[in-house]
Amino acid sequence: MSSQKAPSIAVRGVGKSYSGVSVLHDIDLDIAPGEVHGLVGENGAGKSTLLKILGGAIKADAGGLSFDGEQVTVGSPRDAIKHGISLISQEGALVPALSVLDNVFLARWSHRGGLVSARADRKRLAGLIETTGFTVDPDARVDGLPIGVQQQVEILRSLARGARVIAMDEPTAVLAEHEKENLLALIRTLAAGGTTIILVSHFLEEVLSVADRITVLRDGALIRTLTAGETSPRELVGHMVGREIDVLYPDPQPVPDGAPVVLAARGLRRGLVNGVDLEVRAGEILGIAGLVGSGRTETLRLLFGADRATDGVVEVDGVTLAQHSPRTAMAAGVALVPESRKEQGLVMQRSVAENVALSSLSGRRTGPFVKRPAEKTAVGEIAKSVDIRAADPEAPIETLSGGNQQKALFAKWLLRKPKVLLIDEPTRGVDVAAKTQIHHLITGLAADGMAVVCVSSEIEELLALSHRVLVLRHGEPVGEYPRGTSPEVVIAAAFGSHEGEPR
Ligand SMILES: Nc1ncnc2c1ncn2[C@@H]1O[C@H](COP(=O)(O)OP(=O)(O)OP(=O)(O)O)[C@@H](O)[C@H]1O
Repeated sequence: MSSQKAPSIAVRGVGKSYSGVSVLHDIDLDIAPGEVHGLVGENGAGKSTLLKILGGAIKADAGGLSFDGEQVTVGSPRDAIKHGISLISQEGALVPALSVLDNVFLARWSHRGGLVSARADRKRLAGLIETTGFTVDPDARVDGLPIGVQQQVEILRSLARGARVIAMDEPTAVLAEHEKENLLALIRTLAAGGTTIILVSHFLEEVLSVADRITVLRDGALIRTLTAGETSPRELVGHMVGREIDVLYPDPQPVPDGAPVVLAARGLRRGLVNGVDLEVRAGEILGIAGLVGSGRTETLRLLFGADRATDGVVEVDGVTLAQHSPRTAMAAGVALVPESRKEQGLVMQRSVAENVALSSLSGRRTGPFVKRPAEKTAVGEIAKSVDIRAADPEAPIETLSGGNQQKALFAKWLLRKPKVLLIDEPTRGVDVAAKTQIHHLITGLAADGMAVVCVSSEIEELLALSHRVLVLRHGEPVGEYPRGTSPEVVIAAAFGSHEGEPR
């Protein structure tokens, strides 16, 4: 699909520091034309930094790049485009108020004009949409599109620019199961057509299935490059953390007999959500599964009062939450860890400590956030329990790696010691080792008596973590499954093709 053949890439001695702290050092890496090259490592290992250097989003302090043996300077995204490199970052790089069509051909406006080219662009986009199999409306405004579709727009833009090297930073983290498969198939097609793909992902099975070779980074250093067919998740994890670790999920403790119902919802309705009933007891973890658009996040928002239900009630300890809003929910001991760390959870310009402390303080308080020593200790303990790794704890949270931002979001709500914890996608963007830590944390909180409701697109994770999994389809509960149910049964229920009898 690319107009020119991809170059062979040689990265030599690349390094990067922030305020004197080295986050990437002396990276030597060769990538062959048309190769799918996986990049794995723990949160903060330097994967995004390396991709951003390749994509011209940041400048390396040391070393250089050559393409087909010739040194190239990629000092800006413009340089990268010129050399046929396209970066699809975690942050996204679309203009929200513009249409899909305008975003895809953004950089071309200065070179072309008039109706003829507009028509040609439209035709070209239709062709690309057909080849990729995406379902995107060219005239839709980008800010109204789900994040997975926005990513498709970025891929379309890369292809429209004739990218020969596409670097993708955790592209499947925002996708549902079948969308992931489609994207992996597209990656294979692109590579077969000669495009080089560099893929960062925490899903090791996925990287193993699609990549030719995989490079492991640890603490800013390149540890190994392995052939995908000759390695395993276990070996990769060993290199990632520098030791053999057990990445098995912990089992939740059984819910004690007679444990009281802490959270109940009866007949919840609003928009997509159409009659959700649920009960969660003290010490119990209820998973909510469903496809994108099944009403999972919306149900959590109704439970929290972020949206007010048009019908139905939410009860905590048997008492109906009147005037249900986040304020009344929090007063009753309910906390929500939202899906989007940027839009709903974190103040990006503030430090980890300030962000973690923020939730425990009244909204009216101004000035420095972390004052009381007891609070400082609590913040420190929680940040440690979820293993937030920041080079400088006082630095703004936007300078943390994506996975560490996710952990900070989680920590923020734990300081409130809620009675009911609602969690949306708790391990998105989190590395395998940190994922088990978060699982231990959640099962530990439940063992201490918290009632937990957890939404996750990863069915296996949900089945491992929860006592029961409630499946939603088109906003309605369609079944409830105990631990030990096979993921296929739950997926079939989510799709509406029942294979197993729900309990
Ligand atoms: N602008 C910045 N200022 C200071 N430090 C930064 C900045 N950007 C990144 N870092 C630090 O560089 C290190 C590497 O971050 P990077 O985002 O490359 O990690 P990653 O491997 O992609 O992690 P993740 O899996 O969590 O996305 C981290 O310690 C991060 O805090």
